[in-house]
Amino acid sequence: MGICLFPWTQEIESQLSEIERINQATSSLLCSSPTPTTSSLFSLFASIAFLLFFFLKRMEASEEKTMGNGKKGRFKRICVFCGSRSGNRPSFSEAALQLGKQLVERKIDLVYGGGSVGLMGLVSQTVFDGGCHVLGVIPKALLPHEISGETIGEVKMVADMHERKSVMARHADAFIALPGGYGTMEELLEMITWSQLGIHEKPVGLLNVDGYYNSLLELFDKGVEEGFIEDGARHIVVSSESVEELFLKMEVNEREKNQGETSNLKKINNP
Ligand SMILES: CC(C)=CCNc1ncnc2c1ncn2[C@@H]1O[C@H](COP(=O)(O)O)[C@@H](O)[C@H]1O
Repeated sequence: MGICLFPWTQEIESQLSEIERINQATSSLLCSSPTPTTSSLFSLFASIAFLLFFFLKRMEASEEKTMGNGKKGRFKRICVFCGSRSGNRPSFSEAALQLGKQLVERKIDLVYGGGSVGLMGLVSQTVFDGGCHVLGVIPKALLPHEISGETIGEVKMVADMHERKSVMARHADAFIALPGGYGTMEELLEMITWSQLGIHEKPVGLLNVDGYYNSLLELFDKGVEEGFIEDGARHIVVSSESVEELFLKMEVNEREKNQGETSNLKKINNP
């Protein structure tokens, strides 16, 4: 592993001179203190506190994965659910390509349902061509070429649709659904339900291309209104019409969760 020492050395040097400045300031402030011991003890504590603050900040920064292009992301591998067809609007395919490119830009690997049909093929090919890892999880019954097309990247064959979903969920640290049919909706809803039940705490994002999912989101609101969905649980899924904004929303959610804010899930489980 290569370590670049130069920027660190410079940074540490500047922190040390800052500590020295604090030492001098605290010593002069306390020169009228009862004993010199109190003054030096105070300055020692100030230095330790400063150092501690500096290292905590450093740890927080390194926790975020910094991309070559300066973008920061918290996700290493995202599971994408999307149509095995391309849909009627060109915007659906454009969104699938955009999502693939965004994953590559952010150096995020892909987990998906395997195969190259429809939007699934567009996302997976883009991510694969961009040099990120692609894991396709496909049930034995869907493996034949005439059903799912070419397989892309690493392929994991599973017994059935149930195993596929749990394998996909296990291998990803977030989920994004693009427009799709029953299969996509079922996968999306299952991940939302698993989050609600505390089976996972991974973010679930919905790419609402051209408002495709407006009526589904309205149905979720209706579920809250009619008392079938908890208010907090309504926010398990975050949605946006743009890929960039969706990533931002999911990252903010994740950061808040990691910073110890009570997640919606915890609010539901421990009201
Ligand atoms: C029999 C048939 C239509 C096969 C199409 N070929 C498929 N190959 C791989 N995964 C699929 C296929 N159809 C559905 N899926 C799964 O269901 C989702 C897409 O279903 P849909 O097109 O939205 O509803 C995908 O995320 C994928 O996990």
